[in-house]
Amino acid sequence: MLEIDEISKTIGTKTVLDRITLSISSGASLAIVGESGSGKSTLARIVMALERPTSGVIRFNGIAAPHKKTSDFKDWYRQIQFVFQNTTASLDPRMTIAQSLEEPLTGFTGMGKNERKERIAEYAEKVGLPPHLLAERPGRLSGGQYQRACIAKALVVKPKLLICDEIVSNLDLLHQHQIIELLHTLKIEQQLSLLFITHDLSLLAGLCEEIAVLKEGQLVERFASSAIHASGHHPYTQSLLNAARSLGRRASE
Ligand SMILES: Nc1ncnc2c1ncn2[C@@H]1O[C@H](COP(=O)(O)OP(=O)(O)OP(=O)(O)O)[C@@H](O)[C@H]1O
Repeated sequence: MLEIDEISKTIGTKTVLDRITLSISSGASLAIVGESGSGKSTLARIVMALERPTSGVIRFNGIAAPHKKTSDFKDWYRQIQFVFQNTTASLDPRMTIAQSLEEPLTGFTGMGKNERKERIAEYAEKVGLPPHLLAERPGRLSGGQYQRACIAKALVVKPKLLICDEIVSNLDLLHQHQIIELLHTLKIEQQLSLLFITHDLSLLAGLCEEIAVLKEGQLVERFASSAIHASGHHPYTQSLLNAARSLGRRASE
């Protein structure tokens, strides 16, 4: 479904991504893991067609990512949606949550007013956002509720692929767990594919079938998540696994 084909990105003299090749088949999910600065967000922006690669091609169901200025970027965004880290910049502070959720429906679909209203209520419920919050502005929401609203905004247009870039990094452990559980449920219910980006390997249990590890713009290794505890990983992957284990230990103490 998604092909990331030999993607490179150079910014100034720095090679931020170096010939990355990855793929996700329909209904499957891939995690991209790496330390800060390894190029994860740059790759996500390229997949979302928000940024052009220096070389290489992104294809979705065989169609190459559009240039942002062409009209077919609307089709791209109907199929590929994204949620970013909770920076409180994802939702317009002047709009109510309902208005924010309506925006992609107005922009990317030909749905009428009533149909849009129904779809908004349906997705607020799916993500566990109490209906009365739809009339509120984002400033009134807790961190967890804010991320639920962002997920609802991404999913109202029923995309096939959801890109999540560090979406639980700013949440406490309980809310991290709840959002991961929610993604897991939505993934099964909506037959949604996920591209889940994180620096924290401990978040991935059961969520993604495969894990790709990036280090300084290079793909270090890719493995089935069922092999996460196997021996023989690349030393960099092993150091990320050790960090995740010691974080897990501290959280359970
Ligand atoms: N617009 C830009 N100008 C200059 N350097 C950039 C730009 N965008 C990204 N970089 C550099 O590219 C590298 C990869 O950045 P990127 O944000 O993709 O990494 P990341 O793995 O997502 O990190 P983080 O987890 O901190 O977001 C970093 O060294 C960053 O400084």
